[in-house]
Amino acid sequence: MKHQTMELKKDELVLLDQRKLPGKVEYYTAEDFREVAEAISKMVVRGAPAIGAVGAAGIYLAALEYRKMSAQEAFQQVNKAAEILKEARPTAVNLSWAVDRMMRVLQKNKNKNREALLRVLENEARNIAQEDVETNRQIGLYGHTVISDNSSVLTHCNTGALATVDFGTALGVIRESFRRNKNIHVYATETRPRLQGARLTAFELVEENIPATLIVESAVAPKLRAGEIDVVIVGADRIAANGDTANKIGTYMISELAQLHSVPFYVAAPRSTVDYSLNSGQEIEIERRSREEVVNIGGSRIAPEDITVDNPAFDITPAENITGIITEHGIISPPFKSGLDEIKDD
Ligand SMILES: CSC[C@@H](O)[C@@H](O)C(=O)COP(=O)(O)O
Repeated sequence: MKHQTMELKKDELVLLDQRKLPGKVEYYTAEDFREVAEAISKMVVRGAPAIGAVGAAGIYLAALEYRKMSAQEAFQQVNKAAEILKEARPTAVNLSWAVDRMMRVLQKNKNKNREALLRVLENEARNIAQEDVETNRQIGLYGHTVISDNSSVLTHCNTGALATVDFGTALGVIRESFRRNKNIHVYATETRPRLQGARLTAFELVEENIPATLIVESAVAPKLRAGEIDVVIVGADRIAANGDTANKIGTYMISELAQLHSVPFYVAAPRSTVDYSLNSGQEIEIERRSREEVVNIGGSRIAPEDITVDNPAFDITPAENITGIITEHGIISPPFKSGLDEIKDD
Protein backbone atom coordinates (compact mmCIF):
# COMPACT_ATOMS: atom_id res chain seq x y z
CA MET A 1 0.00 0.00 0.00
CA LYS A 2 1.15 3.50 -0.76
CA HIS A 3 -0.47 4.74 2.44
CA GLN A 4 0.44 3.28 5.82
CA THR A 5 -2.40 2.27 8.16
CA MET A 6 -0.44 3.20 11.28
CA GLU A 7 2.90 4.55 12.39
CA LEU A 8 4.03 4.54 16.00
CA LYS A 9 6.28 7.53 16.63
CA LYS A 10 8.21 8.09 19.87
CA ASP A 11 5.27 9.59 21.78
CA GLU A 12 2.28 9.52 19.43
CA LEU A 13 0.48 7.25 17.03
CA VAL A 14 -0.29 8.42 13.50
CA LEU A 15 -3.24 6.74 11.77
CA LEU A 16 -4.51 7.01 8.22
CA ASP A 17 -8.03 8.39 8.73
CA GLN A 18 -10.09 5.70 6.98
CA ARG A 19 -13.32 7.66 7.46
CA LYS A 20 -12.12 10.12 4.83
CA LEU A 21 -11.08 7.60 2.16
CA PRO A 22 -11.16 7.46 -0.80
CA GLY A 23 -11.86 11.20 -1.19
CA LYS A 24 -9.12 12.49 1.08
CA VAL A 25 -5.86 11.05 2.37
CA GLU A 26 -5.63 12.54 5.85
CA TYR A 27 -3.92 11.45 9.03
CA TYR A 28 -5.17 11.37 12.63
CA THR A 29 -2.64 11.78 15.40
CA ALA A 30 -3.41 10.12 18.74
CA GLU A 31 -1.34 11.66 21.51
CA ASP A 32 -2.61 9.41 24.31
CA PHE A 33 -4.48 6.14 24.84
CA ARG A 34 -7.85 7.96 25.10
CA GLU A 35 -7.41 9.29 21.58
CA VAL A 36 -6.37 5.80 20.48
CA ALA A 37 -9.58 4.34 21.98
CA GLU A 38 -11.62 7.05 20.26
CA ALA A 39 -9.92 6.35 16.92
CA ILE A 40 -10.86 2.68 17.28
CA SER A 41 -14.47 3.24 18.34
CA LYS A 42 -15.10 5.95 15.70
CA MET A 43 -13.45 3.73 13.06
CA VAL A 44 -10.64 6.09 12.07
CA VAL A 45 -8.91 2.71 12.00
CA ARG A 46 -10.81 -0.56 11.66
CA GLY A 47 -10.32 -4.19 10.71
CA ALA A 48 -9.52 -6.78 13.39
CA PRO A 49 -5.72 -7.07 12.99
CA ALA A 50 -5.27 -3.30 12.58
CA ILE A 51 -7.16 -2.44 15.75
CA GLY A 52 -5.12 -5.07 17.60
CA ALA A 53 -1.83 -3.44 16.61
CA VAL A 54 -3.25 0.01 17.34
CA GLY A 55 -4.54 -1.10 20.77
CA ALA A 56 -1.05 -2.40 21.62
CA ALA A 57 0.41 1.00 20.74
CA GLY A 58 -2.26 2.52 23.00
CA ILE A 59 -0.87 0.56 25.97
CA TYR A 60 2.61 1.89 25.23
CA LEU A 61 1.23 5.48 25.16
CA ALA A 62 -0.56 4.87 28.49
CA ALA A 63 2.67 3.61 30.11
CA LEU A 64 4.47 6.66 28.74
CA GLU A 65 1.82 9.00 30.16
CA TYR A 66 1.97 7.46 33.66
CA ARG A 67 5.75 7.00 33.81
CA LYS A 68 6.19 9.59 36.58
CA MET A 69 3.80 7.82 38.99
CA SER A 70 4.75 5.19 41.55
CA ALA A 71 5.02 1.71 40.05
CA GLN A 72 1.81 0.52 41.70
CA GLU A 73 -0.19 3.59 40.71
CA ALA A 74 1.11 3.50 37.16
CA PHE A 75 0.25 -0.19 36.84
CA GLN A 76 -3.33 0.49 38.02
CA GLN A 77 -3.73 3.33 35.55
CA VAL A 78 -2.39 1.31 32.62
CA ASN A 79 -4.73 -1.48 33.63
CA LYS A 80 -7.67 0.94 33.42
CA ALA A 81 -6.40 2.13 30.04
CA ALA A 82 -6.34 -1.52 28.90
CA GLU A 83 -10.02 -1.90 29.81
CA ILE A 84 -10.96 1.31 27.99
CA LEU A 85 -9.06 0.22 24.89
CA LYS A 86 -10.60 -3.26 24.89
CA GLU A 87 -14.11 -1.83 25.21
CA ALA A 88 -13.60 0.44 22.19
CA ARG A 89 -14.82 -2.39 19.93
CA PRO A 90 -16.04 -5.66 21.43
CA THR A 91 -16.31 -8.23 18.62
CA ALA A 92 -12.82 -8.26 17.07
CA VAL A 93 -10.82 -10.42 19.46
CA ASN A 94 -7.49 -9.24 18.04
CA LEU A 95 -7.93 -6.04 20.06
CA SER A 96 -8.13 -7.76 23.46
CA TRP A 97 -5.53 -10.33 22.33
CA ALA A 98 -2.98 -7.59 21.62
CA VAL A 99 -3.82 -5.48 24.69
CA ASP A 100 -3.59 -8.57 26.95
CA ARG A 101 -0.25 -9.49 25.35
CA MET A 102 1.08 -6.01 26.20
CA MET A 103 -0.22 -6.32 29.77
CA ARG A 104 1.55 -9.68 30.21
CA VAL A 105 4.81 -8.08 29.06
CA LEU A 106 4.24 -5.20 31.46
CA GLN A 107 3.62 -7.62 34.34
CA LYS A 108 6.68 -9.71 33.50
CA ASN A 109 9.00 -6.67 33.35
CA LYS A 110 7.52 -4.59 36.15
CA ASN A 111 10.74 -4.69 38.19
CA LYS A 112 12.79 -3.07 35.44
CA ASN A 113 13.59 0.63 35.77
CA ARG A 114 11.04 2.90 34.13
CA GLU A 115 12.99 3.74 30.98
CA ALA A 116 13.88 0.09 30.36
CA LEU A 117 10.27 -0.95 30.87
CA LEU A 118 9.08 1.67 28.39
CA ARG A 119 11.57 0.39 25.81
CA VAL A 120 10.31 -3.17 26.30
CA LEU A 121 6.70 -2.04 25.82
CA GLU A 122 7.55 0.05 22.78
CA ASN A 123 9.37 -2.92 21.25
CA GLU A 124 6.47 -5.25 21.96
CA ALA A 125 4.01 -2.85 20.28
CA ARG A 126 6.34 -2.67 17.25
CA ASN A 127 6.70 -6.48 17.23
CA ILE A 128 2.93 -6.97 17.20
CA ALA A 129 2.68 -4.65 14.18
CA GLN A 130 5.60 -6.27 12.37
CA GLU A 131 4.36 -9.81 13.06
CA ASP A 132 0.98 -8.88 11.59
CA VAL A 133 2.60 -8.05 8.24
CA GLU A 134 4.59 -11.31 8.22
CA THR A 135 1.50 -13.31 9.23
CA ASN A 136 -0.55 -11.81 6.41
CA ARG A 137 2.12 -12.59 3.84
CA GLN A 138 2.12 -16.18 5.07
CA ILE A 139 -1.69 -16.34 4.82
CA GLY A 140 -1.31 -15.12 1.23
CA LEU A 141 1.25 -17.83 0.45
CA TYR A 142 -1.06 -20.59 1.64
CA GLY A 143 -4.26 -18.94 0.51
CA HIS A 144 -3.52 -18.18 -3.13
CA THR A 145 -3.84 -21.91 -3.87
CA VAL A 146 -7.63 -21.68 -3.46
CA ILE A 147 -7.83 -19.13 -6.30
CA SER A 148 -7.39 -20.73 -9.73
CA ASP A 149 -6.06 -19.03 -12.82
CA ASN A 150 -8.89 -17.54 -14.91
CA SER A 151 -11.35 -17.29 -12.06
CA SER A 152 -13.46 -14.76 -10.23
CA VAL A 153 -13.47 -14.21 -6.49
CA LEU A 154 -15.99 -12.46 -4.29
CA THR A 155 -14.96 -10.67 -1.11
CA HIS A 156 -16.93 -8.72 1.50
CA CYS A 157 -16.04 -5.66 3.58
CA ASN A 158 -12.37 -4.60 3.64
CA THR A 159 -9.74 -7.09 4.68
CA GLY A 160 -6.81 -5.47 2.94
CA ALA A 161 -3.74 -3.48 3.90
CA LEU A 162 -6.08 -0.95 5.51
CA ALA A 163 -7.66 -3.56 7.81
CA THR A 164 -4.26 -4.78 8.93
CA VAL A 165 -0.83 -3.24 9.43
CA ASP A 166 -0.15 -4.10 5.79
CA PHE A 167 -0.97 -6.57 2.99
CA GLY A 168 -4.29 -7.88 4.37
CA THR A 169 -5.88 -11.25 5.05
CA ALA A 170 -8.62 -12.20 2.54
CA LEU A 171 -7.58 -9.32 0.29
CA GLY A 172 -3.96 -10.37 0.90
CA VAL A 173 -4.82 -13.78 -0.58
CA ILE A 174 -6.30 -12.01 -3.60
CA ARG A 175 -3.28 -9.68 -3.81
CA GLU A 176 -0.89 -12.63 -3.72
CA SER A 177 -2.81 -14.40 -6.50
CA PHE A 178 -2.69 -11.29 -8.68
CA ARG A 179 1.04 -10.83 -8.04
CA ARG A 180 1.53 -14.40 -9.23
CA ASN A 181 0.06 -13.31 -12.56
CA LYS A 182 -3.13 -15.27 -12.18
CA ASN A 183 -5.90 -13.98 -14.38
CA ILE A 184 -8.49 -13.10 -11.74
CA HIS A 185 -11.49 -10.86 -11.43
CA VAL A 186 -12.61 -9.59 -8.05
CA TYR A 187 -16.18 -8.80 -7.05
CA ALA A 188 -16.22 -6.48 -4.04
CA THR A 189 -19.44 -5.86 -2.14
CA GLU A 190 -20.15 -2.26 -1.18
CA THR A 191 -20.77 -3.33 2.48
CA ARG A 192 -23.56 -1.31 4.01
CA PRO A 193 -23.72 0.65 6.23
CA ARG A 194 -20.10 1.86 6.51
CA LEU A 195 -19.27 1.05 2.87
CA GLN A 196 -15.86 -0.47 3.60
CA GLY A 197 -16.09 -2.35 0.28
CA ALA A 198 -16.97 0.67 -1.85
CA ARG A 199 -14.64 3.09 -0.10
CA LEU A 200 -11.69 0.95 1.03
CA THR A 201 -11.53 -2.35 -0.86
CA ALA A 202 -12.26 -0.59 -4.15
CA PHE A 203 -9.55 1.97 -3.26
CA GLU A 204 -6.99 -0.79 -2.66
CA LEU A 205 -7.97 -2.74 -5.78
CA VAL A 206 -7.80 0.33 -8.02
CA GLU A 207 -4.49 1.38 -6.47
CA GLU A 208 -2.99 -1.99 -7.38
CA ASN A 209 -4.72 -2.29 -10.78
CA ILE A 210 -6.39 -5.56 -9.80
CA PRO A 211 -9.35 -6.14 -12.17
CA ALA A 212 -12.46 -5.66 -10.05
CA THR A 213 -16.14 -4.83 -10.07
CA LEU A 214 -18.03 -3.20 -7.23
CA ILE A 215 -21.47 -4.64 -6.52
CA VAL A 216 -24.17 -4.09 -3.92
CA GLU A 217 -24.75 -6.98 -1.52
CA SER A 218 -28.10 -7.77 -3.18
CA ALA A 219 -26.27 -8.55 -6.44
CA VAL A 220 -24.40 -11.48 -4.86
CA ALA A 221 -27.30 -13.93 -5.25
CA PRO A 222 -27.84 -13.48 -9.02
CA LYS A 223 -24.07 -13.45 -9.64
CA LEU A 224 -23.70 -16.78 -7.85
CA ARG A 225 -26.70 -18.24 -9.65
CA ALA A 226 -25.27 -17.16 -12.99
CA GLY A 227 -22.00 -18.98 -12.19
CA GLU A 228 -20.04 -15.73 -12.28
CA ILE A 229 -18.27 -16.32 -8.98
CA ASP A 230 -15.86 -19.24 -8.50
CA VAL A 231 -14.81 -18.72 -4.89
CA VAL A 232 -15.68 -16.50 -1.92
CA ILE A 233 -12.99 -15.31 0.53
CA VAL A 234 -13.75 -13.17 3.58
CA GLY A 235 -11.92 -12.17 6.76
CA ALA A 236 -12.92 -12.68 10.40
CA ASP A 237 -13.26 -10.70 13.59
CA ARG A 238 -13.50 -13.67 15.94
CA ILE A 239 -13.50 -17.41 15.29
CA ALA A 240 -14.88 -19.71 18.00
CA ALA A 241 -13.08 -22.99 18.80
CA ASN A 242 -15.55 -24.90 16.57
CA GLY A 243 -14.91 -22.66 13.54
CA ASP A 244 -18.06 -20.50 13.77
CA THR A 245 -16.92 -17.12 12.48
CA ALA A 246 -17.96 -13.57 13.31
CA ASN A 247 -17.37 -11.20 10.43
CA LYS A 248 -18.94 -8.11 8.89
CA ILE A 249 -22.74 -8.13 8.76
CA GLY A 250 -23.78 -9.75 5.49
CA THR A 251 -21.14 -12.48 5.61
CA TYR A 252 -23.59 -15.10 6.86
CA MET A 253 -26.03 -14.34 4.05
CA ILE A 254 -23.24 -14.67 1.48
CA SER A 255 -22.13 -17.99 3.03
CA GLU A 256 -25.66 -19.40 2.75
CA LEU A 257 -25.87 -18.32 -0.87
CA ALA A 258 -22.44 -19.77 -1.63
CA GLN A 259 -23.52 -23.09 -0.17
CA LEU A 260 -26.78 -23.04 -2.11
CA HIS A 261 -24.81 -22.60 -5.35
CA SER A 262 -21.98 -25.01 -4.39
CA VAL A 263 -19.34 -22.27 -4.43
CA PRO A 264 -16.43 -22.71 -1.99
CA PHE A 265 -16.43 -20.23 0.89
CA TYR A 266 -13.12 -19.50 2.68
CA VAL A 267 -12.26 -17.47 5.76
CA ALA A 268 -8.75 -15.98 5.91
CA ALA A 269 -7.53 -14.93 9.35
CA PRO A 270 -4.50 -15.08 11.64
CA ARG A 271 -4.44 -17.41 14.64
CA SER A 272 -4.88 -14.35 16.89
CA THR A 273 -8.47 -14.14 15.59
CA VAL A 274 -9.31 -17.54 17.09
CA ASP A 275 -10.93 -17.29 20.50
CA TYR A 276 -10.30 -20.72 22.01
CA SER A 277 -12.28 -19.77 25.12
CA LEU A 278 -15.56 -19.85 23.16
CA ASN A 279 -17.09 -23.17 22.15
CA SER A 280 -19.36 -21.76 19.48
CA GLY A 281 -20.32 -18.59 17.68
CA GLN A 282 -23.39 -18.17 19.90
CA GLU A 283 -21.05 -16.93 22.62
CA ILE A 284 -19.56 -14.15 20.48
CA GLU A 285 -20.66 -10.64 21.44
CA ILE A 286 -21.98 -8.78 18.41
CA GLU A 287 -21.22 -5.06 18.43
CA ARG A 288 -24.25 -2.86 17.84
CA ARG A 289 -23.43 0.51 16.35
CA SER A 290 -25.31 3.79 16.11
CA ARG A 291 -28.53 4.39 14.18
CA GLU A 292 -26.80 7.31 12.46
CA GLU A 293 -24.72 4.87 10.40
CA VAL A 294 -27.90 3.48 8.85
CA VAL A 295 -30.10 6.53 8.41
CA ASN A 296 -27.34 8.60 6.78
CA ILE A 297 -25.24 7.99 3.71
CA GLY A 298 -22.25 10.25 3.18
CA GLY A 299 -23.66 12.78 5.64
CA SER A 300 -27.13 12.93 3.99
CA ARG A 301 -30.18 11.62 5.80
CA ILE A 302 -31.97 8.95 3.78
CA ALA A 303 -34.54 7.69 6.32
CA PRO A 304 -37.17 9.44 8.43
CA GLU A 305 -35.99 10.86 11.75
CA ASP A 306 -38.24 8.66 13.88
CA ILE A 307 -37.63 5.24 12.36
CA THR A 308 -36.32 2.56 14.72
CA VAL A 309 -32.98 1.14 13.60
CA ASP A 310 -31.07 -2.00 14.45
CA ASN A 311 -27.42 -1.90 13.40
CA PRO A 312 -25.47 -5.07 14.23
CA ALA A 313 -21.94 -4.63 12.87
CA PHE A 314 -21.23 -8.36 12.54
CA ASP A 315 -22.93 -11.71 12.11
CA ILE A 316 -21.97 -15.32 12.68
CA THR A 317 -21.28 -17.73 9.84
CA PRO A 318 -21.72 -21.28 11.10
CA ALA A 319 -18.73 -23.59 10.66
CA GLU A 320 -20.73 -25.88 8.35
CA ASN A 321 -20.91 -23.10 5.74
CA ILE A 322 -17.11 -22.72 5.65
CA THR A 323 -14.96 -24.73 3.21
CA GLY A 324 -11.66 -23.86 4.88
CA ILE A 325 -9.95 -21.42 7.23
CA ILE A 326 -6.76 -19.98 5.76
CA THR A 327 -4.25 -19.17 8.51
CA GLU A 328 -0.53 -18.43 8.65
CA HIS A 329 -0.11 -22.08 9.68
CA GLY A 330 -1.88 -23.52 6.66
CA ILE A 331 -5.42 -24.08 5.41
CA ILE A 332 -7.63 -25.82 7.95
CA SER A 333 -10.40 -28.07 6.66
CA PRO A 334 -13.43 -29.29 8.62
CA PRO A 335 -13.80 -30.45 11.31
CA PHE A 336 -12.37 -27.15 12.48
CA LYS A 337 -12.27 -27.97 16.19
CA SER A 338 -9.37 -30.39 15.81
CA GLY A 339 -7.64 -28.36 13.08
CA LEU A 340 -7.76 -25.16 15.13
CA ASP A 341 -6.58 -27.07 18.22
CA GLU A 342 -3.52 -28.23 16.27
CA ILE A 343 -2.36 -24.65 15.63
CA LYS A 344 -3.04 -23.47 19.19
CA ASP A 345 -0.12 -21.57 20.71
CA ASP A 346 0.34 -22.82 24.28
C1 LIG B 1 -8.60 -8.42 8.01
S1 LIG B 1 -9.98 -7.67 8.59
C2 LIG B 1 -11.17 -8.89 9.07
C3 LIG B 1 -12.40 -8.24 9.59
O1 LIG B 1 -12.04 -7.35 10.61
C4 LIG B 1 -13.19 -7.55 8.48
O2 LIG B 1 -13.68 -8.51 7.61
C5 LIG B 1 -14.30 -6.77 9.09
O3 LIG B 1 -15.37 -7.29 9.34
C6 LIG B 1 -14.00 -5.37 9.45
O4 LIG B 1 -15.08 -4.74 10.10
P1 LIG B 1 -14.93 -3.23 10.55
O5 LIG B 1 -16.25 -2.93 11.20
O6 LIG B 1 -14.66 -2.42 9.33
O7 LIG B 1 -13.80 -3.17 11.55
